[in-house]
Amino acid sequence: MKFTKYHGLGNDYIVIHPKELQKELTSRDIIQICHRNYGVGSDGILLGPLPSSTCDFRLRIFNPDGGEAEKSGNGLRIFCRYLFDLGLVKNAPFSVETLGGNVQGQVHGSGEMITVEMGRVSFDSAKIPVRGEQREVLNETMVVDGVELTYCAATVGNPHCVILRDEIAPEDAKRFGPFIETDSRFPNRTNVQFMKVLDRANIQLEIWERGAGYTLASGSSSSAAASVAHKLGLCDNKITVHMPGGTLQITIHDDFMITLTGAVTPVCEGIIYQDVFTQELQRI
Ligand SMILES: N[C@@H](CCC[C@H](N)C(=O)O)C(=O)O
Repeated sequence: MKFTKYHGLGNDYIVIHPKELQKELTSRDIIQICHRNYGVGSDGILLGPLPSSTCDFRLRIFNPDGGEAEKSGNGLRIFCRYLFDLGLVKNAPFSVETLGGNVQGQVHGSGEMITVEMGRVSFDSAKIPVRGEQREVLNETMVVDGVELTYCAATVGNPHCVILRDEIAPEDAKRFGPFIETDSRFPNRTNVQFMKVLDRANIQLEIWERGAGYTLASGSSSSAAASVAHKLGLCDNKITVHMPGGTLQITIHDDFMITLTGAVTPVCEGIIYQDVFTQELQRI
């Protein structure tokens, strides 16, 4: 099976063209391909371009745990670059259908920078979803591993839980992320961001991704966290998001419509051998 690999700020994805598949990818196949020792290794798989009745293209996004994600900011930016590299799009905007809604992508210049109109961020508990009475989930508290944390929740098609702190480190995401991801408040589980507000135009994030674990960057996380910072009145509407893997530019428009811009880098292409799928299932 042929694949192409890209990364967006160290958030790496394997792109598989549907024509490469003789049968549906199973969760087991996805776990094996994404495994960093027993497979190719990646933060997820992008399956497309698939036919769409509402958009120019359709994309399916899979997490390394074998689950399917509704949306991915870096995944979408990488998919835009993949379409550009295949010659299927040029510099004009085009539309992509995802499980988390339709988005618009645009490739700039010769492909180094990609913009995605991510759709609208909502803080509504019913949409995210977060259990309990319907409300905007802002500045609530939870006790995790013995520590009280203040959080806001948001959706940009996929669920996010943003924790505001004066100082953040990778250890915060790695220690608290697994507990928050699977907390019973979040029936669909959640992505988790630890956010430090640097000034009115800059935030810093450490990220624990649902179904993937600690990652160096995330586009939907950046969209959600920047929206929380703006909603709380801590930042203006143009925000640079600093992550261990690099920076993304977020613009928050009226009604919390989000534009996301950043770099994508092609890594390699190759062939996945059948042996990857027939070996014992790797869960470590
Ligand atoms: N890396 C992504 C997010 C991928 C999906 C996420 N793990 C989920 O399950 O929602 C991004 O850049 O947004």
